[in-house]
Amino acid sequence: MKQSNYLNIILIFITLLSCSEDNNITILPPEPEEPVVIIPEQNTVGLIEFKPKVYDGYTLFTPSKSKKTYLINNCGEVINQWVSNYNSGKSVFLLEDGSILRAREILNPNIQIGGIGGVIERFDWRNNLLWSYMHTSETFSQHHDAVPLKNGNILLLIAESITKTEAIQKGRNPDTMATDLLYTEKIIEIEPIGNNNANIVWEWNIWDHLIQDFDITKDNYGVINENPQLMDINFVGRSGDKADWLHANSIQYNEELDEIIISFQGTSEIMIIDHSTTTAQSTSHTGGKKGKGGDILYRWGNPMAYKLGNENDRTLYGQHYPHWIPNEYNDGGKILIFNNGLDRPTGDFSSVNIINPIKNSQGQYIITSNKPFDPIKPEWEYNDIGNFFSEIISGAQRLPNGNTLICEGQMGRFFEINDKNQKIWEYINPDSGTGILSQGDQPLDNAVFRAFKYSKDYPAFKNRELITGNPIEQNPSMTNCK
Ligand SMILES: O=[N+]([O-])c1ccc(OS(=O)(=O)O)cc1
Repeated sequence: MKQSNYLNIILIFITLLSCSEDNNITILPPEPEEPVVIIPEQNTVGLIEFKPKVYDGYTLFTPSKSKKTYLINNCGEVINQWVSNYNSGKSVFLLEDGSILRAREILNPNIQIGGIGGVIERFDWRNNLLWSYMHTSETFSQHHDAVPLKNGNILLLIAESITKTEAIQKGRNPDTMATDLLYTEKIIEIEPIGNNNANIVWEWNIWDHLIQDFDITKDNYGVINENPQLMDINFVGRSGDKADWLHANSIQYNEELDEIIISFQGTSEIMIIDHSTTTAQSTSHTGGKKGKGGDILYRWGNPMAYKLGNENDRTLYGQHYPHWIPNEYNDGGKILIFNNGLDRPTGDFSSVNIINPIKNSQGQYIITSNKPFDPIKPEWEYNDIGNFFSEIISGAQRLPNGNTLICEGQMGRFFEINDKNQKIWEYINPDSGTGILSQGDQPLDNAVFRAFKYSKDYPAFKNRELITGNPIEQNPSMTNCK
């Protein structure tokens, strides 16, 4: 051993001795080991993996081809379930009083889009139907999301048909219209009334915020890359000439900012708008706390949509569920996005991304002239190329302990990763289009739009006797999971 190594050892020894004399060393007790959960390797559905440090909570989901909604614990055992007479219309939320707000599917021959809903139902904890509201007609339908607000109101995502004449009047190129219809995307806020009614108390429509450089004779003719606050009606994205041009697939609300974030699959963009406007202001370009009426405050994912940048500047590929991470969590205040990877030029894989939009001291989103909205790239990404891909649906959620729950929707697979991006929990939905699968069956047709984990201290569980039921699948295998 070299002399310098001896010196180092002596130095460390002296430091240790002096520390212990000063009583500066705190010897922490070893963290209690979590029991190892043994799961049969041949499991094909239900609980697949459970390692230490999984976030302790209950996961809510409503399978796409099912009338049921489940709340399960980390062992895959049912804590509660609700049964509707109808298949899922995609979103479901557990409210603080223990009721669920669930969209249900009602097929509408006039509005044909994936993710159709049409009716919102609220069931109490014991599955009594408290309220049901139909929002579908020959010209519109609710779809995908129905988001509960703290004041009891609900935000609904609506597709509404626009005639070819109206679309041409807004400068749409008629050559990119395969049918006589185009759908606009609206958000309405409703105040539930009685057990089957509601007042519409606020409304926003992207139709009021369009621009085009195709037809100079129309009012909204303009320079697209100088007006990123407006949507180019001729940016057809992946829809080509289909009526479902924008295909919005989620809305989420931030109460502190009073802003809504929308995901458009058709154009691979997420957009933020102001919710503090009146409905009249939301149709205009002024008013509201941000002073911009219903214009787009921020957009990200595909700057080609506003003629800035090229395919290399694109970051989103048919994404879902952009939402603000709660302030008190790791990465709080930033935006988490499930980036499906639909049409990704570098191959078929999904990722989960975090971005942190740049704002000035007044809280306005900043854009440098002639540049797309920042950031250029996400600041965080999880992917698992070759093992993780869902073209459609899906979502991800940051959890209070820094873990992330990911729903790979088409596979009906939920998994949790820790802050080192290691998978520590995995579950596969056994409730499929062909019925409840048995342990050992190959999972098929078991898609889930979104999964959401609630903390055990969530008010819905307070003073409630929670009875742990069986796993969902038939012939469940034995595990030591508790
Ligand atoms: O086939 N579906 O059930 C389906 C298709 C598309 C879709 O839209 S998406 O944007 O949520 O993927 C939702 C559901």
